[in-house]
Amino acid sequence: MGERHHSRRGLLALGGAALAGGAAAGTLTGCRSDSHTTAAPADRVPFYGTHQAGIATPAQDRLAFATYDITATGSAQEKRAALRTLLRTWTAAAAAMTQGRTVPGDNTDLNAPPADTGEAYGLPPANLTITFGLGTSLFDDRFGLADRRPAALADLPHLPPADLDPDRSGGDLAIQACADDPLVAFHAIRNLARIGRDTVVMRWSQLGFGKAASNGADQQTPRNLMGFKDGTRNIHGDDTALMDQHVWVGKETDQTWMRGGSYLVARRIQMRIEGWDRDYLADQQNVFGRYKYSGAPLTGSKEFDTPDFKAKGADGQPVIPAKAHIRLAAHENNGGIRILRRGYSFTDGIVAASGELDAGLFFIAFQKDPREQFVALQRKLGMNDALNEYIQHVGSGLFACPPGVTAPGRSWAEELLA
Ligand SMILES: C=CC1=C(C)c2cc3[nH]c(cc4nc(cc5[nH]c(cc1n2)c(C)c5CCC(=O)O)C(CCC(=O)O)=C4C)c(C)c3C=C
Ligand SMILES: [Fe+2]
Repeated sequence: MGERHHSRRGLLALGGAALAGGAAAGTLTGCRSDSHTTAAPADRVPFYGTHQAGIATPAQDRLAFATYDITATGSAQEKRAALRTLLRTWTAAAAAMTQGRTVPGDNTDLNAPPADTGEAYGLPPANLTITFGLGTSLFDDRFGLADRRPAALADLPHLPPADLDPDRSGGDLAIQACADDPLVAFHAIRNLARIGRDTVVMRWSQLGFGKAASNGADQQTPRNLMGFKDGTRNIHGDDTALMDQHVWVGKETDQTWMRGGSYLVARRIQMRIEGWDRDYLADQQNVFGRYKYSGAPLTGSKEFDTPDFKAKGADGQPVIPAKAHIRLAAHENNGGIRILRRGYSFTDGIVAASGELDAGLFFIAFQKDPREQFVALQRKLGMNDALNEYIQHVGSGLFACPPGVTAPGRSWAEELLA
């Protein structure tokens, strides 16, 4: 990792002299070591580990998600070398940013651009996590990686009712940056694009606010834009048994470089919010199979009561309707299929064609095999879910997130590109 980078707070403390180029490197180094005096600060998520952060770690409030296409030219070998160099640089920069440091390579040369774009100077790490993934398109002929493609990284099939926008779908690489400060999250995807400007271009991006699923027992269940608690029966990141069973890729993989990793499915799901807001309460509750205010299943009274899918009402009909979202999605009714949901609400102005709000759920799910998990679930939801009347999938991505980086000097997807 580069020697010359320092804490964002430290940089601010240096004042104009340092920024004007008057400060000696020694002063900068002092700031950097200051930022390491505390062992495990509350606002910092460790970068190094067997799994990438941003999957099992507690969901933060904000998301900046981006995908990138590789523009490098030359032979497959040259392009692979360019990708290797990019990932080395990206990994070092991500490690620094997640710990509240500036992008490595600070410079005080008035005739060159600063290494870090600067909008996060003075801000704390805000629990930033940067999670990296490789798209299906990376395994075409361009890089000579076709035979390293895991079977689980199969292109997602058409899953009605979807109307996918190619400008909001796919990408060779993906970055999920989550933080408790929107500027810190955005700063990450922007600076990675900037660092990689000779090798990649950003393909599309999505900002998210308000996590739309809790993934930990200590988190209060958040609400999605339809006003319902979301994540009540999600996998908890600290439940190692469930994580190993459903989320982390294990020995079963045909590609050892993915062991300890996970597959990220992203779906930009637009909500027909105006129509939803006109729907009456009983119908809204029947769509999900849960009470709106308490979050309890329609067969219970408290949020965490286990839904009783067999219960029938006085009219002989199931209390949780046949087309209710939770009946169709629950693992009890799907041969045990589970996923880790880690999505965010989004809003991006108005849909020009309808004049309605362009808002919804940027659905993100992690799993060990999307063919058997997301695809199987979505096929079923797509056919019968009462929620379909109010939603439309408009963007999509599938990314293989390799295992974590275990030590400084190592990089993302090192085994794949070795
Ligand atoms: C293919 C997987 C899923 C998609 C796509 C999806 C979209 C979606 N979900 C909500 C809101 C809620 N989902 C809830 C539960 C739930 N959803 C899925 C899967 C997908 N959802 C699962 C596996 C589950 C858990 C089911 C269970 O075990 O009971 C809930 C209920 C609360 C909870 O447990 O999280 C809500 C609310 C929206 C709004 C949406 C698309 C816009
Ligand atoms: Fe759901």
